[in-house]
Amino acid sequence: MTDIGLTPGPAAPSALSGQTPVSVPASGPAPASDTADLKPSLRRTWRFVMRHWRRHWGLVLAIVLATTLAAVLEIILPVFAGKLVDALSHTQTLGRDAVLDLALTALGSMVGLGIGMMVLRICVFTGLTVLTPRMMTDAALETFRRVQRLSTDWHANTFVGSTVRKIGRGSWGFDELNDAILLAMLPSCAVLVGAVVMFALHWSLLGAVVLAGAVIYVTVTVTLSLRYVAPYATRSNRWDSRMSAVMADAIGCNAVVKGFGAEEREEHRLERVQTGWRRRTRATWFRGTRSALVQQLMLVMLHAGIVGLVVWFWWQGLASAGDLTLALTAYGVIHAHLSDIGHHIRTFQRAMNDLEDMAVLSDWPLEVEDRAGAPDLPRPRGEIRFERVSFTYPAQQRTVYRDFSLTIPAGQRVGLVGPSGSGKTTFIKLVQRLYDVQAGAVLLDDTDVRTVTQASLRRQIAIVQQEPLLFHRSLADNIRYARPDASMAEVEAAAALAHADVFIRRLPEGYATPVGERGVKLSGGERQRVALARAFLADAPLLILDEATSSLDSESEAMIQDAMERLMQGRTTLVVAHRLSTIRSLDRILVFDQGMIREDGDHDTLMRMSDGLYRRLVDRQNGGLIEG
Ligand SMILES: Nc1ncnc2c1ncn2[C@@H]1O[C@H](COP(=O)(O)OP(=O)(O)OP(=O)(O)O)[C@@H](O)[C@H]1O
Repeated sequence: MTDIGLTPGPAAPSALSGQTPVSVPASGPAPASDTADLKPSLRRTWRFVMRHWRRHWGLVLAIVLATTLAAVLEIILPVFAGKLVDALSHTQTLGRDAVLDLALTALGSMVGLGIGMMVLRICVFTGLTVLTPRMMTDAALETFRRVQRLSTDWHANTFVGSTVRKIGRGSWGFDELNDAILLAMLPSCAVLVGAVVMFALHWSLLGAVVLAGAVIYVTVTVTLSLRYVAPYATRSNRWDSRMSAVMADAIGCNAVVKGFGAEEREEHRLERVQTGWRRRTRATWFRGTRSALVQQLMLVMLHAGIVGLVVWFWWQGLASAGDLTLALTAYGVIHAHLSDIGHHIRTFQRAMNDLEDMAVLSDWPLEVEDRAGAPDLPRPRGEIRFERVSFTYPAQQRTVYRDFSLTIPAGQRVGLVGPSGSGKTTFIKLVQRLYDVQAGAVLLDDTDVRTVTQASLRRQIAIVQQEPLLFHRSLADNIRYARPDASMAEVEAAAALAHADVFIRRLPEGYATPVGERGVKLSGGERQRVALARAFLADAPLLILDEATSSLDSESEAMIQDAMERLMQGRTTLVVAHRLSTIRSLDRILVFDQGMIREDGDHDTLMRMSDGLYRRLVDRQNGGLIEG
């Protein structure tokens, strides 16, 4: 497989909520599948499909019954065609009136059966038009629900575009699968079984030939589809997801691409993936064509066998002209179904390939899960306690915290400082329970964060991220995200407290202004103020401020500083500080170093420690930025 370096690098540890910073992924190591430890398999996909069918079992059963009944009628039809021919060939022995009676009865029965089949098929189609869209949306919603709750690491390591593509392709997979199984394979199987029984009742030898022919044909077709074509289709799908990922990545980072004039580079990158996709898709299609040829060959042999046998029976005086008609008409029906079975098995196999990534996503372990029956966390006073915590990131060797204990009293405003990689962001992630600790406990007031629901825990924590992410929605909706039931007056009041109303009112559409994807239409300072307004509206007892590293103009900075001071009042606050000047006035400063608290005190106390780390950091501070 060509190495085109599509895998994003290791999880980016900087953002508090675990959001991957927007960046152009570097070319590098071979693409590791984001589903590396949870492989797609036929069994997993089938279990996933059955789970969704079971949810609508009544409707599925009705469709199965109607389809089977229609197939039974279809195979009875040739019996009356044979009776009609037999009646017409006995004109001289039975007399014209009796023949007419028999012929009309046979014809009437054929018309009746035809109408019955039509009505049943309409019922099947109506059932499917209700069932399939419901299954498609249910499955997409279920997978979306799962993906939203997957770990921060999973999100950091996965391309958004490819995940969206997998969900979309999977839900259309249900459309193909329902058509292939309920509308096609099931009636074909019913017709085949019916035909074997019918032939066996007339001539047991012919029944045996049809049975053997059908079994060989279906076995070879299924084997070819699932073993010869499907593995290639899986590879082709993987490259299809990569194409979406590459496009989404480049379009999402368009500002960076433009900034470096790298449009052509991104186009070449897409072309390289397209070449990989083309190669695999061509191989899949070639294999599909070859297996279709084998199927056609088997059908020709079966046809020759059946017709030859019936002609031989007729030659021996064992079959009438009507029997011959019955056999030939029935073969026509079987032939249509058998040649369609090949096509339907290929559709089935394609649908299963389309569904397999979705099945993997919906089975992916959550890592951090709510305990069964976990209650909501009531509003805490705001004490944070780490009790002998040990923590290592999943699949990492290096331990971040070992036997780490710390208490932050309710209402205290605390600055977290320390060199890059010293454990500040991890501390905050553990408070939010984005990861579970391996030993010890993280407590809010006296409640272990693992014993309450994650959603209720995180509702008690307001966060202003380093690079606030905004939804591609209006400013009002973005602020209201903290409390969806807030009135417009409350939204405006929060914006005023955050000094955001100043710029919002100047916009032609005011609070209704859409902010662009991830808030690109706003400046960094404006995005910060919208995020602060969101935090004011959330009114949570715990506050986390991840200070922006990018420098803002002094007016913006003063406004943000003022808003932050106000926001901190009466809340336990953790400030991840990148600029030491902003944390001088906090109640307490914790200096992290290699997963330990090296120094603990207010600014003046720490500055008095002549060889202290904090003091060294302050001394090294050039232009206001801490160097890591
Ligand atoms: N998602 C992750 N997976 C694996 N290791 C991680 C992850 N996030 C952080 N780490 C590692 O854990 C250690 C502590 O990282 P952390 O992000 O807490 O540091 P930090 O003090 O916040 O650094 P910075 O100031 O650069 O943001 C580092 O060695 C880092 O490489």
